[in-house]
Amino acid sequence: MLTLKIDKKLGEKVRRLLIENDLYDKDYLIDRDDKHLYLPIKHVDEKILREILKVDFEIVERDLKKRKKEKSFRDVINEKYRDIVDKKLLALSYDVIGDLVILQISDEVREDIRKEIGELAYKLIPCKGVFRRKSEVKGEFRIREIEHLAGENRTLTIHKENNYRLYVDIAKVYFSPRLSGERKRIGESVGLNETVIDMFAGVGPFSIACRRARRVYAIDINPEAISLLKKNIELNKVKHKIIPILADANEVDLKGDRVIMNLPKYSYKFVDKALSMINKNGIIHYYTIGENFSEGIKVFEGKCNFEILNKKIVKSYSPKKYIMAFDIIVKD
Ligand SMILES: C[S@@+](CC[C@H](N)C(=O)[O-])C[C@H]1O[C@@H](n2cnc3c(N)ncnc32)[C@H](O)[C@@H]1O
Repeated sequence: MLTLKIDKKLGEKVRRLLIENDLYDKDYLIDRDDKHLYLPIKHVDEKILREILKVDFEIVERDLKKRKKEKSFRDVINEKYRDIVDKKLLALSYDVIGDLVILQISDEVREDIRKEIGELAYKLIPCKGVFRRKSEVKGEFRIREIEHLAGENRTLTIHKENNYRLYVDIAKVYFSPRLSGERKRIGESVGLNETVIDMFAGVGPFSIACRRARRVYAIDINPEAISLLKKNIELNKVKHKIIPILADANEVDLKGDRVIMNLPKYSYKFVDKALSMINKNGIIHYYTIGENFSEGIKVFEGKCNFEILNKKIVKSYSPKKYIMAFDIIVKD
C-alpha cells in the first residue's frame, strides 16, 4: 500500500490537503511510529504531490489495515432480501422526510418480513420512525396511506430543505422531498417585485421557496395542509409575504406574475383558471403527467399565445409516463 510518511506534527494539515485534492485513500487506516504518521494515498506523481504539500515527506510502501465499512441499508437488503428486490416487491430507494423514513414495500410481502425490514431501516438509516407506502397518492388531497413499521409511531416531523424548514404530517398531507431541486430552481428565478400564486400549495414548500417575491398567495383545498402551512409561515418568518388561502383554486380570483401549478395528475383541469390569473408576460410553471412533451403541453394550445421557456422531466411516474415540468411565458 502506498503511504505518505510524514512528521507527526504535520499530520492533520497534510491529511486535509490530501483530502481536498482527492489524493487520500479513505479505505485504509492511518499507521504510526514514534515520530511519523503513514497516510494512505492514491497513486500520484511525486512532483505534483510536492507542489501541493510543500513540506518534507517520503513515499513508502507499508501494509495498512483496511477500514471496516459500515454496511448501508441498501447493501443489507440487497443481500438479505435479494429475491424480494428482484420481484420488485421491495425498492432500494426510500424517502427521508424530517426524521421519518418511508420505504416502498409491497402488500405482497408478509407482515413479519415488512416489520423486519422496517427494523433494519431503523437501525441503519439515521431516523426516529420508519413507515412504508401502503397505497399510491390518491384523492383530491393527494395523500397516500402509510403503515408504521419501526421506531416512533408519529407522523408529524420537521423537514429541512434548501434554506427553510417545514412541518409535514406524512399521514395528512402530500409532500415529496424529491421536488426540492424544483423548488430551488423556481425560487431562484423569482423577481423581488413579483406576485406569485401557488395554486396547489400543500404545506407551502414552493411558496416558501419563492419568499423573495413581494407577495405569495398559497392556496390549498386540504385544511390540514393549510393549518401546517400557517405553522410553516411562522417557522420561516414570512408572515408579511405569504398569504394562506383555504379554498378550491378554481374559486379564487387573483392576479399574479407567476403561477405554480403543482398538481401533476389534474393540473390540466385548471388551465383556464391559471390563464385568468396570470398577468401579461407572466410565467406559469405547469406540472403534468404524460408520455412525451408535446402531449404534455397540448392543453395550452389554442387557449393563449405562449412560449415554452423550459421543459424538463421531473421524475418517472410509471414505466412509460413521466411527471414533466413546463415553464411557459404567457404573451396574451
Ligand atoms: C401534488 S400536491 C403538491 C403540494 C405542494 N405543492 C408540494 O410540493 O408539496 C397537490 C396539492 O393540491 C391540493 N389540491 C387538490 N385539488 C385542489 C384544488 N381544487 N384547489 C386547491 N388545492 C387543491 C391538494 O390538497 C395537495 O395538497
